[in-house]
Amino acid sequence: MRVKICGITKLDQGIAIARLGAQALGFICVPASPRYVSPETIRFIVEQLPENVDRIGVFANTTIENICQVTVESNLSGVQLHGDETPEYCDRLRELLPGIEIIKALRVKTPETLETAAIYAVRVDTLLLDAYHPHQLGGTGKTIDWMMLAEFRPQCPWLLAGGLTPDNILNAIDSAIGNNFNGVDLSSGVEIAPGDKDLTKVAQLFANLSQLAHH
Ligand SMILES: O=C(O)c1ccccc1N[C@@H]1O[C@H](COP(=O)(O)O)[C@@H](O)[C@H]1O
Repeated sequence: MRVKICGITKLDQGIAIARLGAQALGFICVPASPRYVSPETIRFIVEQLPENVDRIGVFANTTIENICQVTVESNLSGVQLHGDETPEYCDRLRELLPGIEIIKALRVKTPETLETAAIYAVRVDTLLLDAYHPHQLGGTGKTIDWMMLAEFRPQCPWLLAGGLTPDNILNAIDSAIGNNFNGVDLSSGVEIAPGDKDLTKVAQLFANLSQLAHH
């Protein structure tokens, strides 16, 4: 199971979370977010991470030029599109960033949102499902109604996000397991404050996930 921990802002926390078992770390490149980190800070952190850890920049409704520039400057291995990016936008990014993982986040408001997944699934590497919030794009701590996911079978790997915590992770995964379910993404559920990760909660998360292997 792929585990991505998002909203990393501090080097020591990034290294500790990678050691605890995260395969991917996320860096918020959305200036309005309290978890925003500059390309210089991201680069400083990623240069000191183990090479096998994915380094994902999270963007929302920005220009393709900005994403390309930050990807190079920060040495990212992937980009997460968390806004209203169109399928054509994803195609263009794919052309300009060969070899970089493209993750399209869908903020799930109703079951109809899940129908749009098919359009993106053939254009991006990974889909990510997050909860819809009327005023915030992400990091909201809101959960998706997991019952909606029973029939979700996209053509590409997908990650579950939105309000996941060490306490609800096993129930969430239970609802999500199906075709191409690839892992989970957590941010505010393992934090002391926005951008300040709680290593005790991250350790608890991995302890709880280890129970999956025993079933
Ligand atoms: O975390 C943010 O501040 C953020 C800002 C803008 C877009 C996305 C953001 N975070 C992403 O939101 C999801 C879910 O977060 P949570 O677990 O509910 O707190 C996650 O993928 C973050 O990458």
